[in-house]
Amino acid sequence: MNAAAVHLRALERRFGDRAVLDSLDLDIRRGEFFALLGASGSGKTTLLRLLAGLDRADGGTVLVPKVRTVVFQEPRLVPSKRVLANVTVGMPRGGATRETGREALTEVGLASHADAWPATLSGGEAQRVALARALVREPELLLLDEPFAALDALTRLRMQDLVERLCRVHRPAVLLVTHDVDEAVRLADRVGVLREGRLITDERITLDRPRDPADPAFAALRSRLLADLGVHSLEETSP
Ligand SMILES: Nc1ncnc2c1ncn2[C@@H]1O[C@H](COP(=O)(O)OP(=O)(O)OP(=O)(O)O)[C@@H](O)[C@H]1O
Repeated sequence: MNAAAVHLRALERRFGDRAVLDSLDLDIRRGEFFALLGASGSGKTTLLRLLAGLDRADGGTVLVPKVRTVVFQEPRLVPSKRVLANVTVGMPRGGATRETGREALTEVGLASHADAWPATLSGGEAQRVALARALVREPELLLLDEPFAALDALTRLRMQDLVERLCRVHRPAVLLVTHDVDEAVRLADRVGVLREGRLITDERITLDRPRDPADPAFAALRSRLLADLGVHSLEETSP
């Protein structure tokens, strides 16, 4: 495979008369973290579903790696399986798989919860199990569909740090769908804004890590992205 993990050309997805994705082009390189912003209904989840293989395009080229996993907004654990079995669900049974599953749980800080039932976990813990389940397969493409949106503010920040750290270890290509501009700027190597079926912004983020929302360069990028989303800050709109 060449350096692109995701290669989309002239991608089309229509629902009825409406082209939700309209001649969309996008490449995501191996190991690159791409955050996708866009107003509600702009087609972010539609694009993610196409990359996951959960939906079909109406036209264009879609090239994605075979090993790709998804973390959704809700953890989607199997209630009748213990935590470790949830992490390794669908993988060949045996000691080696259990061992890799335990390693993944250690990475997300939940080694001691291997034998717990999903119902006993907090929302943040359950989402960390979902992350372990996604990473244990060593995906070339990790698809994140607003994975932090249902978490409280503190848990969300911790989870963002965890995802940032683990992505640097595992180096999948990442597509993060989010509404949260600060989250996109904190985490991503590149950020795009989807509007009317196309990427109206596609920008590399060159800020040093860890990124500080109080940094003027962070704030400037935030303002530009908000403007692309149709939101103007008070400073810019006041007379
Ligand atoms: N299966 C479907 N049938 C008909 N219309 C659909 C279908 N899936 C999505 N749509 C429409 O496509 C548009 C884009 O939806 P999508 O869920 O991709 O948006 P989104 O950017 O992820 O929105 P949000 O941020 O609110 O989750 C919406 O207008 C939605 O109603």
